[in-house]
Amino acid sequence: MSSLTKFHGLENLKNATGQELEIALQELMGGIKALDQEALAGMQSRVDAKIKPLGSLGVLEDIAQQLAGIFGTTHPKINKKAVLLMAGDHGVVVEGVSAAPQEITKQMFYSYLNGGAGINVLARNAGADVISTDIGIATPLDAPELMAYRVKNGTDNMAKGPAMTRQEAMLAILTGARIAANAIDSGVNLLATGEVGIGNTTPSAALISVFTGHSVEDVTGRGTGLKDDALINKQTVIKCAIEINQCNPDAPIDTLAKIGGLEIAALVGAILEASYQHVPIILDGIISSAAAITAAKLAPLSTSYMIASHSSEELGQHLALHQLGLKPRLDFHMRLGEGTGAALMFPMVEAALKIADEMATFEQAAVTTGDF
Ligand SMILES: O=C(O)c1ccc[n+]([C@@H]2O[C@H](COP(=O)([O-])O)[C@@H](O)[C@H]2O)c1
Ligand SMILES: Cc1cc2nc[nH]c2cc1C
Repeated sequence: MSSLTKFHGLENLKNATGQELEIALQELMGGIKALDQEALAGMQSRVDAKIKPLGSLGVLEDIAQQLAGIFGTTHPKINKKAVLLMAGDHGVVVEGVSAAPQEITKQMFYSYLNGGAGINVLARNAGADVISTDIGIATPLDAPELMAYRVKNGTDNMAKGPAMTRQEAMLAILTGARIAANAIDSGVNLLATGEVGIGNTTPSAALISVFTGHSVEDVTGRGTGLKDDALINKQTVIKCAIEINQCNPDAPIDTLAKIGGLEIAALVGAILEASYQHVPIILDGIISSAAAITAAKLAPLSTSYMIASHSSEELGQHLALHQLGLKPRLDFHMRLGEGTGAALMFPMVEAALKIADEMATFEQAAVTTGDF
């Protein structure tokens, strides 16, 4: 478990030197372990004994096994659920890559705090909290305490140079990890990723293109709703950013710094911390998937802690999930972000454990067993 005073060896993230951040990040990445195979197999035996043909509950059975492997017990329990919603702005919006104006990031952030946004409704529906963090909104918020975790006032324009320095990217990763650790300290043991950030499908597509090797055209979508000409411009901007920054897929922190985003980096950290602390984390749309693919580059074992949710309208998300060995589980044609698709998955994960806990066995129900 993390302690609130010392976090991966650091007393205070904001005052840490670059070298201290590097060491803390190494500790986080290196501390992620493989799943408990014995617990996983034990869960499969439990589920196999239920009154149904073998494997007939499909993905629910996979999720039950995964949770057993993550928690290291054949009887995992979900105590508390939360969506970690990271907010950040993007300098690249000056290139006309989004249909929406930048100020919406801040306006939506207040909506999350007030409880009236899509994610608030869907999280409430699932009995989950929404933990909203300003990791890099461009302009000041009403109260300084709301900006306590802000790393920078939005990224720089990645089409003209690096979006962030390596130090800023590491600070954003570790801040996201800290937020996940705080949630876990408060009893949360099922997390979901969420975000808001006008322009953030652009760095997400850029990261997915570099890390998967798929073309920019294949991974770039319309985001908030770009028309045809603007979509072509967005693709040109992404190609230019990848080229000007000389991105190397084998240098994931540098790549994230150059063509990523603050909220994406914070989600990378949240995924790594969840994995480090043996907590499952549900992924949302293309932005979460870009964070997940970056986390997997940094710590391949973190993929075992991820649960895919919906299939975003942004095709890049499918390609990123495919590279992670994951499949979208819900086909709802959603593209809102915020963690809305991930929140829909909370009840599915809970249902998987209810099967293990509440369904009768062949023996209990006196149902004839056979080769099925
Ligand atoms: O989650 C997704 O797959 C998704 C797809 C399209 C748009 N979004 C949301 O819309 C914003 C980014 O869109 P854009 O066009 O500004 O890059 C950002 O706030 C995201 O939360 C999210
Ligand atoms: C209104 C609006 C809400 C959002 N939520 C996440 N991204 C968003 C983008 C827009 C434009």
